[in-house]
Amino acid sequence: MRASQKDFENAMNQVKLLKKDPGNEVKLKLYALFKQATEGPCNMPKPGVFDFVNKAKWDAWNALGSLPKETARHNYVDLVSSLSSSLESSSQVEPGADKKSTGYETLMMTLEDGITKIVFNRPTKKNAINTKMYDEIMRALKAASKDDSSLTVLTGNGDYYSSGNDLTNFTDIPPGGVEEKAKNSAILLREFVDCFIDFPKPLIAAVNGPAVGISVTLLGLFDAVFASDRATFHTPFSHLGQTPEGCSSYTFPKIMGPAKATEMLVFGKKLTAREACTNGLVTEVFPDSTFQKEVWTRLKAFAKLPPNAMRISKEVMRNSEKEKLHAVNAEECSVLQGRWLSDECLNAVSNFLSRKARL
Ligand SMILES: CCCCC/C=C/CC(=O)SCCNC(=O)CCNC(=O)[C@H](O)C(C)(C)COP(=O)(O)OP(=O)(O)OC[C@H]1O[C@@H](n2cnc3c(N)ncnc32)[C@H](O)[C@@H]1OP(=O)(O)O
Repeated sequence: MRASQKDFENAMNQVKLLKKDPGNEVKLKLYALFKQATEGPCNMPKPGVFDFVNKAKWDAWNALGSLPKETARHNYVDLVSSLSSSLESSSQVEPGADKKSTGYETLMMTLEDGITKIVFNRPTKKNAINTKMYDEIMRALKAASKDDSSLTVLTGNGDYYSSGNDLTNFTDIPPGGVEEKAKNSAILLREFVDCFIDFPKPLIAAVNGPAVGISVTLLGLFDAVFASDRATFHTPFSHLGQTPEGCSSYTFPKIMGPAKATEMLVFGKKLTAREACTNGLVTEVFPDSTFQKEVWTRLKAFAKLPPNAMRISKEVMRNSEKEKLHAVNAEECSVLQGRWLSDECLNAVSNFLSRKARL
């Protein structure tokens, strides 16, 4: 499936919020893709040669020929998404932002009102985490740990929070073959999860939509998790021939008890936001229609609390667990390194890639 109608509507809203003019060439491209996506191929009469503006628009639209509406919609969403990161869309930003970071391909990052916000920004891929995104999240967290903010928030752009590990990560095989790939992936995963274990400030997830795989397991390392009632929480590890990561083999039984943790991590039970809240994984659930407003009101109030007191309180709570969490992370990565070479895992990934299986 290509970009959904919701992705398209989000993209239309984002365009209105672009703070910098993307230039005529890009605007024409956006116009043409929009018309093609909503009306199909251009069948309007060609404007006269002196009607420069309308002729340029007509030319751009007409140049798309018989491009299917769906493809145009998808390309429109992709184009807006790339503009949002390079031209700093304000759609994810509350008024009065005092600092925005560019230089991320897969994320948007802003600092305002004492809050650093890191937004997963691959909406057409349901915010699946590719290798670039793992690297960028680590870089963003390191920057956030040192900036002026008192808390850090992770959220997703579009209809998903994140669909977890990008399964195409498994297709980029180095010269050393699949064994080397599995080894490198285990090293990357360990370093990635370590960043969450060691993050020094309050870390909050605003789960705006469905969450899958590693985007769910990591929540056990967050200090608060706010969820839209549209969000779901799914860890289909056995279905994928894989095993838990993100320290969830330790945090989930602790948070929700071993029976519920087994339902999720071993049998792949998908939880609604309310079930996740009842089981202690989610702090509070909000109606989707008021999610952003209510969550940001709450976060802004938290950000006014004395930052050092919050940081030290987190440190006191986390310190007694840190050594254990690092050991669990190392063990989970080592087990996964083996699983990634198993037929169970390779078949599951190849089924996804050949579109035989979606969750
Ligand atoms: C360094 C390595 C570390 C490894 C750490 C391990 C982590 C474990 C995990 O995270 S396990 C979880 C892995 N995730 C999944 O199995 C989810 C796979 N995705 C799906 O099943 C579906 O895409 C969906 C249910 C999330 C959404 O379904 P829907 O029908 O609404 O949308 P599409 O399937 O059409 O998706 C739109 C496009 O996005 C691509 N995509 C979505 N998720 C992923 C993904 N996880 N990996 C790769 N690509 C993904 C999908 O292929 C579509 O792309 P296209 O438009 O180009 O076809």
